[in-house]
Amino acid sequence: MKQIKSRILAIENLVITFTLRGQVLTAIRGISLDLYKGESLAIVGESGSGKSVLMKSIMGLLDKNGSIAQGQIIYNGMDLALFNTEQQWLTIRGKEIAIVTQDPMTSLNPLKTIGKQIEECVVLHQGLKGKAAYTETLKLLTDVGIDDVEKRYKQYPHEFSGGMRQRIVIAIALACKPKILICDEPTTALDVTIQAQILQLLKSLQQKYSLTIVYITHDLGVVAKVADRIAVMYAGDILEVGHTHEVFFNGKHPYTWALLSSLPQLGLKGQPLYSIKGTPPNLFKEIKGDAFAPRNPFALKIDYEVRPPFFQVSDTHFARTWLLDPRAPKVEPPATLQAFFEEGRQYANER
Ligand SMILES: Nc1ncnc2c1ncn2[C@@H]1O[C@H](COP(=O)(O)OP(=O)(O)OP(=O)(O)O)[C@@H](O)[C@H]1O
Repeated sequence: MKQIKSRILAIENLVITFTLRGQVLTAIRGISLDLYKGESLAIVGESGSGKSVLMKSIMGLLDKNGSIAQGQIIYNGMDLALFNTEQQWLTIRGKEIAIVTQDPMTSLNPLKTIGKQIEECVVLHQGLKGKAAYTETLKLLTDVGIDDVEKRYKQYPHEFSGGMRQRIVIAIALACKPKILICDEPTTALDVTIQAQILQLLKSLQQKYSLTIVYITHDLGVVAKVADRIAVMYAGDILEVGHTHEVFFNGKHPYTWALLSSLPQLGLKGQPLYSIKGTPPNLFKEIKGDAFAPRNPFALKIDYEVRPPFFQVSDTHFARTWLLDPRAPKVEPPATLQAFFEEGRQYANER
């Protein structure tokens, strides 16, 4: 496992609200999260849990009706939460923190060759010109695994497959030499084989380009092989955070158990896939206690009343559930998960 180094970004008690037809929706409810230099962190959660809003807030891309109501986003000694001009954000966006989204077509200009699109970023962000910019563009294309680069340079986005287009978007992001790369569902639109190739590519580029990567996904299975740490999000809060093996094989929050149980890899043969019952809470209303309590078969009375603090499981593993309070009754994870956890522990011991 990689040694955890210094913090590159620190989110402190962040609250983000949106105003919609005179009503206020709280999308992020007091999140604190550190991002360490050189790591890959996956933020996992159901649709609507606030993953995208959280990432948009660190790039100054919140929708106009949204604002940071409270908290700090510390990067390079600055508090990004205080930024209020586009000029300020332009010093960060792309240059320091870049994003790769699910649909490469929305990030690419259909009317320009892909070579020109990458080269524009090389010129703008690396200050290279002419032959040097062209050579750098070809190098980026090679680095993202595209062959026959001189020919490919002159082609348009529609001449590439979905997976190849995603590689081009990654090349554009890298052309800006960012320190942090946010990958928002980068492989959701791709089939499984291509998905694995793109994740592998990101992993290799991470080393080569000294990147810190944040993966955003609703699918725990996708990030198991590439993330160093996992943060589990639910209804605008982080309920559990830890090293990937800690969350996978020693998860403590019942929501994490539910996410793990719904992984197809864990499905028992001949049985329907587990799905989490109920719906997430209404974010227009104040949430008392643990937001997951109404859907949590293991919820205690206090879960409905008081927001649980982060209980420490190890130096690197924390979970917001009253089940970890020393006074709580002992609750075991679901039986299917216990076997999975045991397998994981054995595997970790053998390594
Ligand atoms: N501009 C907006 N106005 C009002 N509500 C918004 C706005 N943008 C996001 N939200 C709300 O904020 C909450 C979090 O949304 P977000 O897009 O971050 O979820 P997500 O976890 O990224 O989901 P998905 O995986 O579907 O993208 C949702 O309830 C969403 O409806």
